[in-house]
Amino acid sequence: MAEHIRVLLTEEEVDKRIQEIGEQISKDYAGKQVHLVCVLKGGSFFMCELAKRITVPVSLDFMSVSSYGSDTKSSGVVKIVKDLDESLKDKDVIVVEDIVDSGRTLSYLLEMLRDRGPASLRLCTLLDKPERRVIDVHVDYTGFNIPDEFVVGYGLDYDQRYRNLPYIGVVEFD
Ligand SMILES: O=P(O)(O)OC[C@H]1O[C@H](OP(=O)(O)OP(=O)(O)O)[C@H](O)[C@@H]1O
Ligand SMILES: Nc1nc2[nH]cnc2c(=O)[nH]1
Repeated sequence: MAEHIRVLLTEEEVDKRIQEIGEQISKDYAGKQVHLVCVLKGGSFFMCELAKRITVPVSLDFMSVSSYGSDTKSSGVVKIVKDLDESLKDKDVIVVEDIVDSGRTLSYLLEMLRDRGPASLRLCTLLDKPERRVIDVHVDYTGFNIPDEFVVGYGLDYDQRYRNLPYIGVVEFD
């Protein structure tokens, strides 16, 4: 089956919104250093663009998680595939994600990271699908609320492809 991508958010719209979030974070963390935690792989494109637009001192770390077990979608338990290199103790941490969908991954992850003693812990996501929420997650910075469609681009994949698209699109089959 042939597939094509329908553009949902253009590169210009995404860039503009990331600039706005960068400015907001810079204001909110004035006089502090922010420690960005990127959740791989999807969050990496967004985090790089966001970090460039933050004007207070920034440090970065990366982690990779995957859902446990065979019924990955329902367990809500995540396994750490690659842990952070640095401690979060007393740091002002912002977890950077590409998308919050059911909320399972982030609710579990945030609870786990909170136990590591950060001075503060916030969540920043490029995309949010509020209609899909199963577990409540407080999102501090949201790029866009989007409808319940499977999106790709800006780090988001379909079978590991399309992460490199500089815009957000929906995969459609002809
Ligand atoms: O709210 P949820 O329903 O838990 O879904 C959100 C999670 O799904 C995506 O990751 P994915 O497992 O696709 O990994 P990837 O970033 O490596 O592609 C996304 O980056 C979140 O971590
Ligand atoms: N690529 C992709 N991954 C997701 N994970 C949760 N929702 C989505 C989505 O819409 N697209």
